[in-house]
Amino acid sequence: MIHIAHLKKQLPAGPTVLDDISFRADDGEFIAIKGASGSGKSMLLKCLALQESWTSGSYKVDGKEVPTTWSGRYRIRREVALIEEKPSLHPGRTALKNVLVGSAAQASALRRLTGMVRNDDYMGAMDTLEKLGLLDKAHSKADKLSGGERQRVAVARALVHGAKVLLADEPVSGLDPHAADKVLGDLKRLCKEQGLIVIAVLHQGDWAERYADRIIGLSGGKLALQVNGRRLTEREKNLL
Ligand SMILES: Nc1ncnc2c1ncn2[C@@H]1O[C@H](COP(=O)(O)OP(=O)(O)OP(=O)(O)O)[C@@H](O)[C@H]1O
Repeated sequence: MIHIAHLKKQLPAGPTVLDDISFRADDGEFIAIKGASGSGKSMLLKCLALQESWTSGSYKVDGKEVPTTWSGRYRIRREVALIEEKPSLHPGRTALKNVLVGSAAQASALRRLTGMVRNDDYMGAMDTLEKLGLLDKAHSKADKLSGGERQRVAVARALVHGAKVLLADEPVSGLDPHAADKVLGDLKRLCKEQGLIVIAVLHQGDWAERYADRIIGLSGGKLALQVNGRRLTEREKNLL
């Protein structure tokens, strides 16, 4: 479970880009974030992923305030994974190797340098790729994968390295509707089967309405909307 209360982010230059944001996400919940360009969606995900600091407010994971120590934050960074719109995969490595070796935030320096893997890690990675329908792509180089497959490899990589919370920034932008359905369908299924928390920026189209348990709307860095996942009314859409 994650819980943020009165989160505020003020940039050094002065503007406040997140202002008094409070919400909680329970295990197994899929939350969509909507909001116009510049409303603070990406900044919110970066704060949750500890890639940006916040000026004030509280952020708790499983009931405990996020630690300020480096080692405590390292653990949270493994548990709370940010998957970017265009995930950075090593282009010359296979999908399997990308999953196994992990990203800079997830893998040890030795593993990143040597690419060393253990047999049980290999089995775990293949199992996760299978869950994401990517078994036949395990040995394909990352630069030969489609946008949707790359997204799913990034999800597999986060899960193999211990993520319990997946933060996805525009995971389906640029994907055709079929690929987008596959990515969001997989995220939703994993969320329910494994009790993961998924928080995805899904501003375009009706993806949020179709997949989310809850929709959070931002406007000008403030919480403008918080409703259960359903078709938004015209009045609600106008708040964003
Ligand atoms: N490093 C930064 N320096 C200055 N301003 C920033 C920085 N990062 C974000 N901002 C500003 O903070 C605000 C929120 O940015 P953010 O990227 O979170 O918006 P967003 O809702 O994700 O937009 P989009 O949908 O266009 O990606 C914007 O006004 C942006 O210009």
